[in-house]
Amino acid sequence: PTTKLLPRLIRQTFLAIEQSEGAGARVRRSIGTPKLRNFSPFLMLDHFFVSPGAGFPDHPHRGQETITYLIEGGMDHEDFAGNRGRLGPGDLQFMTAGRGIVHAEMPAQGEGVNVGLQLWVDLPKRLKGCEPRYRDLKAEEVPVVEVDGGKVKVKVISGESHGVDSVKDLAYTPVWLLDVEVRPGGKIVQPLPEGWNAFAYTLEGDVVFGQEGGERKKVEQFHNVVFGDGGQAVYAEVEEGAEKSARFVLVAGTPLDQKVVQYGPFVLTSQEEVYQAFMDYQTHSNGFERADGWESEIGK
Ligand SMILES: Nc1ccc(F)c(C(=O)c2c[nH]c3ncc(Cl)cc23)c1F
Ligand SMILES: [Fe+3]
Repeated sequence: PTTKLLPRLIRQTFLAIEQSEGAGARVRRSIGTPKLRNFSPFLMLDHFFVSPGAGFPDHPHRGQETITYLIEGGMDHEDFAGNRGRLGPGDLQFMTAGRGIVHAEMPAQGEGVNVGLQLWVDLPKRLKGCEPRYRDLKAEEVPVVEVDGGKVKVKVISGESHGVDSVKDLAYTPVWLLDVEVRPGGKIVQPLPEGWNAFAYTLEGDVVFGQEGGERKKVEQFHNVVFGDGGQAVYAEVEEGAEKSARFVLVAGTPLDQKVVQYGPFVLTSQEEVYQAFMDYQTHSNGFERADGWESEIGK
């Protein structure tokens, strides 16, 4: 039984504070701030809130993968290769920037706020020059598993939970991504690959992390919970008397044994390569050729 699994202990928790990003967008950044920098393979986690008229107009990427998970509303994307798409609630886009992408990410028309998560994952050095590619995952493609008599629901976006496997490998860098909803009184013991770096980010409600009889901590909304690398499973529950359910994403990834040298959306392993990325972007070369004269429709 999973209760025999050693718990992954909490290394640190902190509140993600709202800040400006892009054009009038607001993000709660919980990875990629001074509080949590080298947490390989994770480079950035933004919980974004984009009102109509705001967004992320034309900008480049090189050397990383971005995983965008739409929670509320809708976001359009359009890149310099003519790829376009729309993410609705529960949809995901896995974008491998590789050698270079220039795109815009803007709210789909509508009047409400558009909410989601964007996670940046580092690419292994040998893949940083790869051709860009997209993997879309529609909400209805994400398997859901119920645990603890239905008090817990896990959307298995990537990885495996209670015997349910995600549908396909979506990123080059192995990453598990679970969206967990827990009703009051619900408990879950979620094994994670040993030795992988892992964190949880609380979207709604209060979650108690930790095994009964061991170290436990109640974490409120908009907090990042960073787990240590010992242990085999994350223990989480919502108190019986809690007024409302809680929701958090649980993420784990293989640490990459390589340097991270980052300048905004250019993520490489040496200063020279970052300068090169900047020059390539300015001169439309080495993967940025199609940026020459390109402007998005949606980012205007
Ligand atoms: N300034 C700057 C520089 C480079 C970027 F890539 C971006 C950017 O596009 C985003 C940063 N957080 C995000 N959360 C969600 C979405 Cl959909 C996009 C972003 C940006 F804003
Ligand atoms: Fe982007």
